[in-house]
Amino acid sequence: SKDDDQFVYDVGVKSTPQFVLSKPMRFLLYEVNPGEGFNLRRDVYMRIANLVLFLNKIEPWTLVLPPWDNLYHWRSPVEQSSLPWSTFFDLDSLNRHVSVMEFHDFLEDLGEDKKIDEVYYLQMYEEGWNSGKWRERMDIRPCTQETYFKQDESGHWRWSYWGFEGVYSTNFTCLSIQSESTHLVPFLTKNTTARAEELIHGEFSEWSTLYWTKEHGEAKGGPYLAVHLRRRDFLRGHKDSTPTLKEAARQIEDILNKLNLTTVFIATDAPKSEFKQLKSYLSEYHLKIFEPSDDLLEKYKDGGVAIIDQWICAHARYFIGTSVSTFSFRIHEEREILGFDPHTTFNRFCGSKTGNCDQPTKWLIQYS
Ligand SMILES: C[C@@H]1O[C@H](OP(=O)(O)OP(=O)(O)OC[C@H]2O[C@@H](n3cnc4c(=O)[nH]c(N)nc43)[C@H](O)[C@@H]2O)[C@@H](O)[C@H](O)[C@@H]1O
Repeated sequence: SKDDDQFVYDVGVKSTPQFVLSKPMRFLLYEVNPGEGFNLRRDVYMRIANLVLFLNKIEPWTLVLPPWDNLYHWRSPVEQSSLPWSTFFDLDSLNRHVSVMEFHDFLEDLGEDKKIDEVYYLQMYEEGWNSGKWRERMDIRPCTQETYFKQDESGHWRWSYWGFEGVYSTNFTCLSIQSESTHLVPFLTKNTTARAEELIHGEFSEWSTLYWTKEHGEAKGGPYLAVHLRRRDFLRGHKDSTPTLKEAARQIEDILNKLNLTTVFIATDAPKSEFKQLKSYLSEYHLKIFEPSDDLLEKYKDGGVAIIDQWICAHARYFIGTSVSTFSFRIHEEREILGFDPHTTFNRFCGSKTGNCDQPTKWLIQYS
């Protein structure tokens, strides 16, 4: 609402019930490639949230959160469409970093006319890096791929919008981009309209500022080894770095013996038959998995069950993840925040091929 020269906003989040600004609020909405999983999306969120943090140094922006809608990896029969972020995350906490709001609240504020002013579809340059060298650039270009946005007879650009009907835009543009997200700040603040709600599609590089008080080595963890064993599409996409079940069992046994432990918690997306096979290779040890009851699954959905798996891994004495899996990366992050010795955290399975098995980069918190 407008009050003389000031704009008063109520974003509907408890910790910041209302704030007063001298400029109108702008809104940034984004989406990620449809096949991407939960943790990859959490990574993208962090990048976009940091972009919004930078935008707020110039003018007030709120980040509109894209609903979670039947993700490719969610296989349970429970209903998991158009889920708000509050299903999995504490919005008050998110709101402490940058101002955020759920998409359905944003639509409610828009009223009857569910018009998003501008949509930018981020794409790679058709010609690649050009000269093989990385340089920051962005240009409006013809779309290079199928975008799923369709223009109707009245010129409105429509897309599924996670199952929310009637949303449209009058401007749709493809933007070739090779850039860090900070470089979108001048574009978004100068080249787009004064009161715009943008949709950005894509991924950006990441940076963040963190402040913590815990020290490394404080956390010891429960008397079990935890592993994240990513299977399914990784068996095709990351063949060389994903071990066979037999090889994974060998590596698990090796660490259990080194640590003098007998219990291992397995977080995995493997089908039951593969877990049974793994169990048969490790019959002398206690293998544990988290199996939700029907009620728990209904309540927390596949996303929440995955978070429980991650949380159990985060509290183990020692952790081994899967190479390049963002699911494993989030466990690294949790353990680092909890204060584990990095040697117990930044480990991954080696593939079946002998040779190169670099361990994950240690992304350590810098204590001040
Ligand atoms: C190859 C790429 O891999 C990327 O996956 P990656 O980084 O591992 O990690 P995520 O982005 O989380 O996607 C993997 C999804 O698979 C399920 N999943 C994987 N491991 C486990 C587990 O241990 N426990 C439970 N409960 N669920 C698991 C879960 O739904 C998770 O969000 C994808 O985001 C990309 O779309 C693409 O598929």
